[in-house]
Amino acid sequence: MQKPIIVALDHDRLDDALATSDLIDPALCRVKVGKELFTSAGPAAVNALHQRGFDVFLDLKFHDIPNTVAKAVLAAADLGVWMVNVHASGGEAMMAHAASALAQRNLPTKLIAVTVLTSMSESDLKQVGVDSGIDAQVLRLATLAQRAGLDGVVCSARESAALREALGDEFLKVTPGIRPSFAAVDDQQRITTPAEALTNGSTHLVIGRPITRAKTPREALALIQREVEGVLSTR
Ligand SMILES: O=c1ccn([C@@H]2O[C@H](COP(=O)(O)O)[C@@H](O)[C@H]2O)c(=O)[nH]1
Repeated sequence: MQKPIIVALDHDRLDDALATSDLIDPALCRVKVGKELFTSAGPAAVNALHQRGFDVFLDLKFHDIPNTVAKAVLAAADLGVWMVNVHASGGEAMMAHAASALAQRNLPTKLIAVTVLTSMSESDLKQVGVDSGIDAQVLRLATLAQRAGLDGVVCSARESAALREALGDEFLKVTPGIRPSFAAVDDQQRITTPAEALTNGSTHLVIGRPITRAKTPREALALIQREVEGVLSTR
C-alpha cells in the first residue's frame, strides 16, 4: 500500500493551507480539502495543490437527491481530484447514480461514502434515531456503498477490521479520528493511533489537527510518518 497518510488542510485561508502543504512531500502524503478551505478559497485551492504535485481528496460529503449529487461529483471530478465523497445515508440510489455518472465518462476519480461520522458516539447515533449501534450501522452503510459501486467508505479505524472481513482488502477504508499519542482528542469520539489504524486494516489515515495545530507541524508529521513506516515495514 502506498501513501496511506492524507493530511487534512483545514484552514480558512489558502495562504495558510499552502504553508502547511509546503511541509509535506507529495511523494509521501496526500492532502484533503474540506468544507472550510473550499468554502473560502474554492477550486483555486485544489488547483494550487495540484500544481504542487499533490493528490487531492475533496471532502465535501455531498448529501442530496441523486441528480444533484451526481452532478456535483462530476464537477469535482472535472477539477481532477483524486477522491471525492458523499454521505452513504443519502441511500443506494443516490450513491449508484453518482458512481455510474463517473463510470459513463470514464473518470478515474475515486468515490467513497461517509458511514457514521467519527465525532459520533453510540448515544449521538441513538439521538438521530439509529438504535442498532455504531458497528451495525457502519457495516450496513458500507455494504450499501459497495453494492452501489463505490470504491470505499469513510469510517473510524475501530470499524476497519470488521469491514475488511466483510467487504475485502480492496474496498477502501479511509479513516479520520486518528490521534497519535501526543495529540489532543478534540471533538473526535472514535479514535485510534496511526499504528492501530493500519493494523486494523485502514487503507488511508486522515489526519488534521494533530499536524496543523502542533507547535511544530513538521515534527508532528515526521513522528506520524515514522509510526506508519514502522507498521508498513513489517508487512
Ligand atoms: O467521519 C468523519 C468524516 C470526516 N472527517 C474529517 O476528517 C478531518 C479530521 O480532522 P482532525 O483534525 O484530525 O480531527 C476533518 O477534516 C473532518 O472534517 C472526520 O473527522 N470524521
